[in-house]
Amino acid sequence: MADPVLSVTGLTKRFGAIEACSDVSLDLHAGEIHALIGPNGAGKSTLIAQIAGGLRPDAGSIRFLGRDVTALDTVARARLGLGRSFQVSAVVPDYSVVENVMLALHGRDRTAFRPFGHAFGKRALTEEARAHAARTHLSDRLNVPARSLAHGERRRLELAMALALRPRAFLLDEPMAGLGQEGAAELTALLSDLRDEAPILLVEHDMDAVFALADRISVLVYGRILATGTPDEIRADPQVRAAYLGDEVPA
Ligand SMILES: Nc1ncnc2c1ncn2[C@@H]1O[C@H](COP(=O)(O)OP(=O)(O)OP(=O)(O)O)[C@@H](O)[C@H]1O
Repeated sequence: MADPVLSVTGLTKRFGAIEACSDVSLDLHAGEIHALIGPNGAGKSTLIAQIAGGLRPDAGSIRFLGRDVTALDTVARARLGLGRSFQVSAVVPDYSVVENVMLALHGRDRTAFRPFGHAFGKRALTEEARAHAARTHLSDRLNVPARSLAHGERRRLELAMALALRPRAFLLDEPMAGLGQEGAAELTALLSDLRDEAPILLVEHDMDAVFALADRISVLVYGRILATGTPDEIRADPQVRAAYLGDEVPA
């Protein structure tokens, strides 16, 4: 099998007496969605924050595209293509959909964006922004200010902005949160298509979405990986059922 795009080895993080992340190892391969599930307080956010670079591990290492990135900060990791979406602060409410995506493109290539000049550069950038918006089914909302978007549309705008950075892997922390059934179904279909563009490490509480999307699932309990396997293997694992899933698993 080809080398993983992302691999985490022996990651450990303590907060005082709490070991929120204990010797965690997992990997993410090209073309896959690897879901990370577990009860509240299991350490999922702590793990994602260490992978994204916002939180420094006490022990362990993180490799991305064959390179040890453990010592790099969030910005340096994002530049290498580690894309984190659904950070609410990134969207400017008064900017339209297309302007917000252009803003993300600007972040990727600061020299390319000239808001009030350089018509040619701006046109190219607008075209690219439109393409990312189309990818997330927002073509009919291009000129709508972000503040007027429905919840699910805003989530898709955040995804378009993450796509603008040309990620080589996505870290998604609870993308379904707050979405109704219809919004969650639409986002599920979209994420399913995106895995071929960049593999996805997905933290999600919505078990319908997890079991519909994941190629592999890792279960985190008290900061430790209890099991990693295909949805069928996880569904059938008696330890997982006892510790977490119980009757929550979709048939
Ligand atoms: N900055 C912090 N300072 C102290 N303790 C923390 C900090 N961040 C997390 N913790 C603790 O670490 C443990 C893991 O928390 P974390 O938020 O990573 O879990 P989680 O699986 O993401 O939970 P949830 O599903 O509720 O988001 C918890 O016991 C939490 O209280």
